[in-house]
Amino acid sequence: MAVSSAPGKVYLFGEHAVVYGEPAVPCAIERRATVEVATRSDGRLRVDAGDLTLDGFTVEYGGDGAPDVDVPESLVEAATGYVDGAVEQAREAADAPEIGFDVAIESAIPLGAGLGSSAAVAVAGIDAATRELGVELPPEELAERAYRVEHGVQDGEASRADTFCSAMGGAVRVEGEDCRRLDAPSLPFVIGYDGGAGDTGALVAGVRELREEYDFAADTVSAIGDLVRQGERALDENDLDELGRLMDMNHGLLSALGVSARSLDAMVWAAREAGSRGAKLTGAGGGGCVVALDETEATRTALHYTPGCEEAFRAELDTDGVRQEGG
Ligand SMILES: Nc1ncnc2c1ncn2[C@@H]1O[C@H](COP(=O)(O)OP(=O)(O)OP(=O)(O)O)[C@@H](O)[C@H]1O
Ligand SMILES: C[C@@](O)(CCO)CC(=O)[O-]
Ligand SMILES: [Mg+2]
Repeated sequence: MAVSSAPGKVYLFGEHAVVYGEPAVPCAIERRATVEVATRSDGRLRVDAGDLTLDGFTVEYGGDGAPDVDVPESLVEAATGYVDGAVEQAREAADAPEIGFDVAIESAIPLGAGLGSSAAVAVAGIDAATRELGVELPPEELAERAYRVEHGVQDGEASRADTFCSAMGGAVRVEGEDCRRLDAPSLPFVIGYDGGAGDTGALVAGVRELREEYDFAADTVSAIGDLVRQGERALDENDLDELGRLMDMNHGLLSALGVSARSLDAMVWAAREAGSRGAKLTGAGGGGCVVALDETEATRTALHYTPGCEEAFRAELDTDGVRQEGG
């Protein structure tokens, strides 16, 4: 048996635009997905994922075909795509195409909420499954393989940002294939969560359509890239006021691209009115989480009383990426 964990993330800047080659700066946070893997000789895959929206289910499939669960197959496929992809990558990396696995996932990262649960599950899953097969992959290769998983599930449109950040930990900068760690200070992140989720694939597809239809939507994507470059300078100087201002603008540009939601806007405004340096949605959007910068308790308290905000919490930068758990 092998157990690995990997962190979720917030985007300081640059989600969505990063899919089109602009830079982005995601930061790993101390909320992890933990994946436990054991091989089985019958070639089947058994996934125990209590957090999935199918209200906690166990599904066993492979070899002879259909999953033996009592829900529509399409739902199961959508929910298990990242785990399937991770298992496929591990089989390939270890040159063990026929091997079966028991997989159990426990995660403190809400699903589909912009905190990178999919990347964390893919990275930790590939690490645990390859180690179980006696193969130790460097974090850069885990990131690349997990990226292929996201790319597959998100219909060929994904960046390396979430997976690189989850594998390496800390703050990172991703621009196309150029992925590197940043020497960033720990920032006072406060997260507001509306209890909901967005469909990453559909939201990414929506931005692509806008970009194709309107030149000014393509310009908006480039403007996010300019904003990120400006943000990197603010990060170098540890200028929290400037970082906050740029986060506010980043949220506006994401809103223009149609990926915000009423609940996200409400939480962003609550954070701003409480005196945070700035606030924006994080990740794919459509519902889920906002991230604000505030070293005081004011934003968390204000979010706590904001209708539509289910949970507000502080998130510490996690300097650890993927890691082995247990003995
Ligand atoms: N605890 C878990 N157990 C099993 N699968 C999970 C778990 N957490 C996430 N996943 C997989 O990841 C999917 C959610 O990924 P999605 O990319 O839509 O959202 P996210 O990664 O949480 O947010 P974002 O990509 O915006 O940061 C789930 O549908 C499921 O397939
Ligand atoms: C929306 C997006 O930019 C981030 C999702 O967390 C998609 C991606 O980078 O693959
Ligand atoms: Mg994701």
